[in-house]
Amino acid sequence: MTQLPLEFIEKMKHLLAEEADAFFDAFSEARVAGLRINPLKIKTEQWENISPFPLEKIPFVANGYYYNYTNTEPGKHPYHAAGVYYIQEPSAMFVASLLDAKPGEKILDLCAAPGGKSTQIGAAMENKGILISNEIHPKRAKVLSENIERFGISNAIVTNETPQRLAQHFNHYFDKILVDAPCSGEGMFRKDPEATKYWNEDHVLTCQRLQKEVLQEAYSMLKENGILVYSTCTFSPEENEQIVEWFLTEYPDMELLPIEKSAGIEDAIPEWTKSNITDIKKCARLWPHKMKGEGHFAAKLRKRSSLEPKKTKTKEMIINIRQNELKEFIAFQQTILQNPLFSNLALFGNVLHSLPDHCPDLKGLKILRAGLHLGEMKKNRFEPNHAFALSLHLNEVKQFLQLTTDKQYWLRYLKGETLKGTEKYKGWVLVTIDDFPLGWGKEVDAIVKNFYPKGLRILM
Ligand SMILES: C[S@@+](CC[C@H](N)C(=O)[O-])C[C@H]1O[C@@H](n2cnc3c(N)ncnc32)[C@H](O)[C@@H]1O
Repeated sequence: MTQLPLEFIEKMKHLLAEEADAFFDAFSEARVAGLRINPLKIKTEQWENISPFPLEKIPFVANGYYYNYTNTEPGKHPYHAAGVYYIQEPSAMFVASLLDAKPGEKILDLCAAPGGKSTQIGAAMENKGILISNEIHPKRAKVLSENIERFGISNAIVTNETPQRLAQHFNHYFDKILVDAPCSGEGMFRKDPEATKYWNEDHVLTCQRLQKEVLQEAYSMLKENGILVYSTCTFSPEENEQIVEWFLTEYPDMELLPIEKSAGIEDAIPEWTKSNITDIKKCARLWPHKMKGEGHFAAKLRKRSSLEPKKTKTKEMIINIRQNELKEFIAFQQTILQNPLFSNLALFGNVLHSLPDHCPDLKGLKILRAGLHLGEMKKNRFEPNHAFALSLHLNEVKQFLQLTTDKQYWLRYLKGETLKGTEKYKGWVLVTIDDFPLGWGKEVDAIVKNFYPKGLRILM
């Protein structure tokens, strides 16, 4: 059982009163594990027919399944490398679904790494519209960018910025914003007992200050009538009900929207606000002793429109590219793809991207990924990027090498080894696992050279 900090135990006993025993009992039960399938690559019916693991549907989120982590390791299956699913704690899936992301919207995920919620939002957007996925810490931003790539998302811009700098760039710009705030992480104590070591009451208050700062910036980036979802994975009222209370007081044009609750998800608690705000009930509390998931909190808010509507000052990116600069890419497309697929092509140095429609001007921002990274223009040839492979579907491609899960041969590819060629094609081939793209290979003399990125390869 997780050893909980004494101060935390006392605090929760006081807050939960007669419910406290059930709450603490949940810490001696096993954590729950989940995976969420990627609708850009597979539909639920097909997944339920081919899933390599026994699964149980998560009742409160489309595409989500519980799996048994004691006897299955979905993270090691090649479908994971192919972006067929994302391993994510079930309660966390509930939060992103509240945003109800739609194709064509402009959405910001402000605290996005490692990318659980961004991949969920991106998939729901069906690669249409603009998703800015931001992470303040450079190393975490890199992991976020890799997860966006693995999921085959082509309309995301991954930034590594502070909320303050982002807000200078995107004034009143977004239709929807997710603030999955840095928090004291009490809801993760069962899943990650290490987290208990960093906990103390001062840390809770430090997080509260940080959450206010982040929300202030989010507010300025949200359009009128825009939706903001705020969430944490902690229990403390200071970071949940009281943050929403502060936000509503500070910004009277923000209003709470009701969150539909089922499967043991509960209302938030008005008594835990300073002025007993009944409306707080609209927010959601996910308690590990009441539902099958870890601890979370979520609030959904809308910015009302004003008499003088505010307009964004964010400009669109101007793309200048000459057809003759694309010669090698066009030749590559003709050889490999059934039909040309990409628009809004942009060259940054020798790196070719396909940007989302109406891409905002990104000048001055730290960008890790801008739309779909197609590849590099080298001397007299085009070299496709891994992201390009993962964005494709088998029926869009002319040259491929199909690997299957029934033979362990696929492991050679993920280890970076050469493969036996198709003897049908010359040059670039899309390597797939049971029809899902895994990456690129290059066939020469019946041998396929491996282009699976070095940093992703399995070492033993
Ligand atoms: C709860 S995690 C986000 C999890 C992510 N949304 C997901 O679903 O995978 C909070 C993130 O906020 C970031 N963060 C820390 N300090 C921050 C700050 N001052 N402003 C914005 N984000 C911050 C952390 O690095 C962390 O990645």
